[in-house]
Amino acid sequence: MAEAKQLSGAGLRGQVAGKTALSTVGKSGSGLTYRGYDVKDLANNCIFEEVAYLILKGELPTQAELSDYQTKLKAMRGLPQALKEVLERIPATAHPMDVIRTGCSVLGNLETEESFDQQQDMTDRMLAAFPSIINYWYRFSHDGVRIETETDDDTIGAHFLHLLHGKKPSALHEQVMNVSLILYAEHEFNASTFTARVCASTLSDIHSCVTAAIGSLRGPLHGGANEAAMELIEGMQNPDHAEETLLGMLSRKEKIMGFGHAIYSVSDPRNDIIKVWSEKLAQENGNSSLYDISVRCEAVMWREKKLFCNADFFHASAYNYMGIPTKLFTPIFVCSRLTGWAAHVMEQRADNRIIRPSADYVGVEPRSVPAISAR
Ligand SMILES: CC(=O)SCCNC(=O)CCNC(=O)[C@H](O)C(C)(C)COP(=O)(O)OP(=O)(O)OC[C@H]1O[C@@H](n2cnc3c(N)ncnc32)[C@H](O)[C@@H]1OP(=O)(O)O
Ligand SMILES: O=C([O-])CC(=O)C(=O)O
Repeated sequence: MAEAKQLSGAGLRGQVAGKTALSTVGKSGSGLTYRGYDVKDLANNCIFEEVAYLILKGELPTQAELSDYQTKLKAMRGLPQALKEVLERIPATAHPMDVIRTGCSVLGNLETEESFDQQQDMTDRMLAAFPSIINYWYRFSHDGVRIETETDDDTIGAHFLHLLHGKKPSALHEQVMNVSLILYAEHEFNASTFTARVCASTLSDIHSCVTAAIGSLRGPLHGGANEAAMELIEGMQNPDHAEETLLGMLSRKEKIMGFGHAIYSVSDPRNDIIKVWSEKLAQENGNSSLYDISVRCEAVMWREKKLFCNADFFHASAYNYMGIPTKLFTPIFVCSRLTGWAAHVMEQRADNRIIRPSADYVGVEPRSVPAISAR
């Protein structure tokens, strides 16, 4: 079994900042559990809605509970006219993470959380509406069409692809989306979740917590890494060129997106899972180039730096094989991580004290204000 990573230094690394019953990350250097279940077990046996239910409510649903939950979510996919009008005004050049951040915020204006009793319904509404928001904007701004956002797809993953491509996805693509959404759903006190909890600790509303978290996820050191990884590998012509490119980047001490992790020491358990699906998609596509390039990157990074692929790296090729535009990669992460964020908001609210750490002051000694003429 791998050794847990030695955690110390800047970035609050290794500091316990609160309690959670939602997940464990890298307890023995590698594993990931949601409410006690291994993520591999969940990815092999569940659809995303089952896992969302588990994370949000504490237990896996029965068949009847799952069916009711899916029915509820399906009924909440429509967007208010005022939100559609806002989305139509956002240019095609906008980053979709900014679009989903604004979409979430506008939804919070139109369907405001008036009381914490509404937190579950508000979360379900966001789970149902986020794929509609991002794809409504994307299809309007890029293709000039006003799409109908209410599909009859049973899963959020299929709904997302249906809106994007204008047709129901294949069974394989729906399955990969389920796996992907499960893998991204929850990850303890990562940067975006911690952002959500800090916001929740002021007793703010759930849309503010999620809007803040989206802003944190956007950066390339966090969720934005799946897009950055795609931009890297699409510039590589073949595995040998990939190796040459990476060696050059490493010699210039550049960061390689999609590698390394703040908590895991030897591997990210989500990587093995999405990698298998990326390979299946490559076979289905009859073109394994991106997959082969990704495999070489993985080998070079381990050989040279003992750096391993995190959850984001093989997501890049998997999403690309499903025809998903690169700039929609991180918004899909949002559609999934929303479950973790919301569950953490609920957990914070249930046992709250405002999060307010201290700082070591390193500024100038106290001094008096000189007259403006004397400065
Ligand atoms: C879903 C997710 O959010 S997963 C993370 C997604 N982010 C990325 O893929 C971005 C690339 N990776 C990174 O920037 C980092 O590995 C992070 C942000 C994920 C973790 O950061 P840290 O905890 O500070 O990394 P860690 O302490 O393990 O770094 C050890 C050394 O390896 C280097 N290193 C870590 N990751 C990388 C990388 N991807 N490429 C090159 N060097 C790296 C660090 O620069 C550091 O070197 P130094 O000691 O000379 O400064
Ligand atoms: O835990 C982290 O620091 C980042 C991460 O992998 C995630 O949020 O999924």
